[in-house]
Amino acid sequence: MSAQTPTQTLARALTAPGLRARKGGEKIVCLTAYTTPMARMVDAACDVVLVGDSVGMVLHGLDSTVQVTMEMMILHGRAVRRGIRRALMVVDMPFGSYEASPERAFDNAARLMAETGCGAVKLEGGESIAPTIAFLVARGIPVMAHIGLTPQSVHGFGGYHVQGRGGTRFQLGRDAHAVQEAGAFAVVLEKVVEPVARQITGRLVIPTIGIGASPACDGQVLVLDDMLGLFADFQPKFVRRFAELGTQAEVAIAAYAQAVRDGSFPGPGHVFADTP
Ligand SMILES: Nc1nc(=O)c2c([nH]1)NC[C@@H]1CN(c3ccc(C(=O)N[C@@H](CCC(=O)O)C(=O)O)cc3)CN21
Ligand SMILES: CC(C)C(=O)C(=O)O
Ligand SMILES: [Mg+2]
Repeated sequence: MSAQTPTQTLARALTAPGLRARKGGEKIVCLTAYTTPMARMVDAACDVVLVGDSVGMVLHGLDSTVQVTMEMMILHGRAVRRGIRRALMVVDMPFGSYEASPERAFDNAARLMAETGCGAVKLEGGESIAPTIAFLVARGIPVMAHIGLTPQSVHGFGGYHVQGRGGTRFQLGRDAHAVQEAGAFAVVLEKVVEPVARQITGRLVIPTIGIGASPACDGQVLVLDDMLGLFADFQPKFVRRFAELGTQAEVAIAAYAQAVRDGSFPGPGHVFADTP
C-alpha cells in the first residue's frame, strides 16, 4: 500500500450535503464496516461506510446493541477511517450516549467526530429526538437519522418487529418529517412496510435509505457481514446473501486443521533452511 499524503487523506469526495443533493437521483449505496480492510473494500464501491453499532452483535457476540459503548465505536471508527478515501463515513451513536440531553449528545458526537475522523453521526429516533438532532446540526455536526425499527429500543418494542402497519404509520410519518425539519441530511428507514416507506420517500426532501424498507427508498444499507454470509446468529428477512464467505471460511479452516494433522502442511515451500 502506498502512503497517502495528508491532503489525499483529508480529501473527501462525498459529503453530507452532497448526499442530501442526491434525493430522487442516483441511488445512495451504503454498507457497514468495522475494520480497515473491510472499509477499503466498501469504500471502493459504495457512497457511505457506516460504522454501525451492529458491531456489538456481529463482532463482539453481544445479544443486542444496547451494551455497545463509545469506546467500541471509537476503536472501530478509527480503524475504518484508515480504509476510506472517497466515501462518507458515518458512525452510529451508541445507546446511552445521546438520549439524556442535547448537550450530552453534542459532547459525545463531537468526540466521535474528533477521535474517528468521521463525516457524520447517526442516531436512532424520530419526533422525540428531533430537538437533539437540531442542536447537533446547528453546531456543525451532520446527522443521519434512523427511524422505524430502532434496534437500541428492542426492549421497548419487545422484538425486531416490522414497523408502520395500521395506525402506527401516522407516527412514522411524523417522525420522518420531524427529523427532516431538525436538519438531518438523510434518514434510515428500517423494516418499514413498503407503502409507508414509499409515501415517506415521496414526501420528504431528504433521501431515505432503506433496510427492509423496499426499493422505493432513495438508497439502501445492509450489514456487510450479513450480505457476505459471514454472520450466522440470525438472518433478517430483508437480507440477501451476495456471497457465502462463512461457509467458505469453515471449509478452509477444516482443510487447514486436516493438513496440519496429516503432516501435509507446512510443506517444503514453507520451510526455512539454515543457510539462505
Ligand atoms: N447482523 C446484523 N444485521 C442487522 O441488520 C442488524 C444487526 N446485526 N444488529 C443491529 C440491528 C438489529 N437488526 C435486526 C435484528 C433482527 C431482525 C430479525 O430477526 N428480524 C426477523 C423477525 C424478528 C421479529 O419479528 O421479532 C426477520 O425475519 O426479519 C431484524 C433486524 C438490524 N441490525
Ligand atoms: C443496520 C444499520 C442501519 C445500523 O444501524 C447498524 O449497522 O448498526
Ligand atoms: Mg445501528
